[in-house]
Amino acid sequence: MAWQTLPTTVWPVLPGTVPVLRWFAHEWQHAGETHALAPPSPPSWLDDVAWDERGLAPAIAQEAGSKDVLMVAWMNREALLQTWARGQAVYWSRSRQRLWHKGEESGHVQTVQDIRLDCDRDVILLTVRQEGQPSGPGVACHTGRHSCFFRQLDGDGWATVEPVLVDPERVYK
Ligand SMILES: N=c1c2ncn([C@@H]3O[C@H](COP(=O)(O)OP(=O)(O)OP(=O)(O)O)[C@@H](O)[C@H]3O)c2ncn1[C@@H]1O[C@H](COP(=O)(O)O)[C@@H](O)[C@H]1O
Ligand SMILES: [Mg+2]
Ligand SMILES: [Zn+2]
Repeated sequence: MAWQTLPTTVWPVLPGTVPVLRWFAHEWQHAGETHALAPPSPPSWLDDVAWDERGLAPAIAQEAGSKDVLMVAWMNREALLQTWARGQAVYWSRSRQRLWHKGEESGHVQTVQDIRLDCDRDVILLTVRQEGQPSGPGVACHTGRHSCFFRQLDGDGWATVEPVLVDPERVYK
């Protein structure tokens, strides 16, 4: 039945439905706000990590594809949660004592493809895509190199075996 053909006796009822709909919309919105304000409980898998006495665990960033080990940094619960939630590596900086979204200054972010925990649950392994150059290998290290592991023990000393790809002066203040 088209609305134009509704019996006239129904018409007085119709305006009443508007406040009801408004009330419903308000409650709906309010319910949404309430839900958003309630602190969500942290995922239980955070408790499965064997955090050290400082609440930290080392995190290795390994490049997808090449399998190169790019860097090792630290995570706390919040860093791991944010890494998982945003899909980009977030570490805990020990010297700055704050969360560190890798690439926040340089733009050299790490897109996370996989997160693993080792056998005794105290080391985190990230598989990442490393940003850093428009083309060619990514730049994980703040010296402008692909990897932080650019020193190789060579006889009686440490030889630098990886080139600087990006001038650190250009990407770091
Ligand atoms: N960018 C890096 C960076 N990239 C890789 N790494 C490695 O990650 C480790 C971080 O673990 P730490 O707990 O030692 O970190 P930290 O002591 O807070 O950092 P530093 O005091 O050593 O800079 C370092 O020891 C390095 O081997 C870096 N460590 C520090 N930085 C600094 O982080 C800042 C932001 O850099 P972007 O995230 O690239 O923008 C800059 O000031 C950088 O100098
Ligand atoms: Mg350091
Ligand atoms: Zn480095």
